[in-house]
Amino acid sequence: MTVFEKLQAAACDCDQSGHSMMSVRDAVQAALSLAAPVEGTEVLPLAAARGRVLALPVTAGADMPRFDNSGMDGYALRHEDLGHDGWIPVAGVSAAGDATKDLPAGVAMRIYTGAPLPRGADTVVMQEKVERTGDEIRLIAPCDQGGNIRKQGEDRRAGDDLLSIGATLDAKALALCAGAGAGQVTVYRRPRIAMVLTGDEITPAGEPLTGGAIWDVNGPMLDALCDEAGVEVVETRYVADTRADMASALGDLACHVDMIVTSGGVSVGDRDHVAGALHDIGAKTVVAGVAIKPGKPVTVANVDGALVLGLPGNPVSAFVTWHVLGRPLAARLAGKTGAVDTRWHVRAATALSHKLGRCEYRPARITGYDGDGHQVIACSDHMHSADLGPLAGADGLVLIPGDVEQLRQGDLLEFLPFKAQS
Ligand SMILES: Nc1nc2c(c(=O)[nH]1)N[C@H]1C(S)=C(S)[C@@H](COP(=O)(O)OP(=O)(O)OC[C@H]3O[C@@H](n4cnc5c(N)ncnc54)[C@H](O)[C@@H]3O)O[C@H]1N2
Ligand code: MOO
Repeated sequence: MTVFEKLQAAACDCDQSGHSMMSVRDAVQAALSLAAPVEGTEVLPLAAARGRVLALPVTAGADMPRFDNSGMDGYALRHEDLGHDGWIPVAGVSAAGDATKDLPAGVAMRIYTGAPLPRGADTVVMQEKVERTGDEIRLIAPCDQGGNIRKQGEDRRAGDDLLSIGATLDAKALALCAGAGAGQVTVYRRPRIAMVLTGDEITPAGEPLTGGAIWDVNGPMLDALCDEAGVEVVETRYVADTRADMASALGDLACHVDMIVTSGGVSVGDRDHVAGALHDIGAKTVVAGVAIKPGKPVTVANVDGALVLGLPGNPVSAFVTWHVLGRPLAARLAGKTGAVDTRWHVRAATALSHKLGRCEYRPARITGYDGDGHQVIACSDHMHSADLGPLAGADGLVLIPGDVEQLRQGDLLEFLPFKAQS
């Protein structure tokens, strides 16, 4: 059985719950409709630009390579001189960094990898293909005319587009910038995030716990997820479980940041104040309850130009909803144009059961490959969104549509990797 959505779609569209919850796909669309790249750019040297997003394209400043050069250590010569059967005198050296020299008629020039091809030469012979005695060489293996030369501009021409607006400056993008001579780049400023953690029971990890207190898991977890997504947490606030405190924190922070990420208090209990606080400060809420498991009460709103992403308090719910909604929002704010919800098909290592209703995103580990080259994934058969154990060793989330009750070993499923692909 194949249990997957079409991969071109952004997320699961099913909702078997019978409740008034939005489908995941509608929620992603509604959330993204609120987000645009931040205004404001800065010019950074390459060394400081890693992970940033281009706000201006990078074009080749010169031909790449800039001049004809040797691809090997060997001898530069005119191929026709090889026809004269026998020894060719060696005169001069072209080393990397030298200016282009002239090759006198009838001789070969010693040349090193990356060195300018002397004017007049049309071939480089690898040194392994010649015998050298004193200042003469003789060919001992066949050699093609034009061999071992990297032609000027064969990689890219001056003015060619190398990287577009929205490209993330990862190692390969930085290599292109450097190769093109772009010592500095214009990037979007990093989106500014405020973190709001609610729950009177929450205590920083490591501090002594009294009564029903628990350690704060979501703070460190969301800090790391924001960093991975290229957004900057500029402020973290622990807010008491009152509506007034939550409203005051949200209203205040909205003026300073691009997105507020809250943890906890989005559900329906008397101590859950995110929805009420958003109402009190006049926020426009576009997502309030999604047919997703875990993470059903996840909320998205905006107020005074700032996005608000209300994540559920259960850590795995917060983790999953960050990947489904938070990461695409962060990417949009950061100006990224690359895919942030890339998914592919994987096979279930074992049979899995699933409660009909919400579309489930379950942490899963890639264990290997099947005979067709599909990755095989393993995950727990049952999960609770408060249990952190299944996150250990997980590589991504496997997606079980809401209308599927039973999966067999070997069924094809969609897989959303934790590491965004570029
Ligand atoms: N009557 C109903 N109750 C609940 C429903 C529902 O539909 N009806 N939904 C459940 C679902 S699903 C979820 S998910 C949770 C989400 O609740 P909240 O977002 O309001 O979160 P809290 O109640 O504040 O906390 C839930 C749970 O998570 C723990 N928590 C909170 N913050 C942290 C943190 N920073 N680090 C570690 N753990 C944290 C908190 O102590 C609670 O145990 O609501 C269900 N209830
Ligand atoms: O959706 Mo909640 O996240 O089941 O615990």
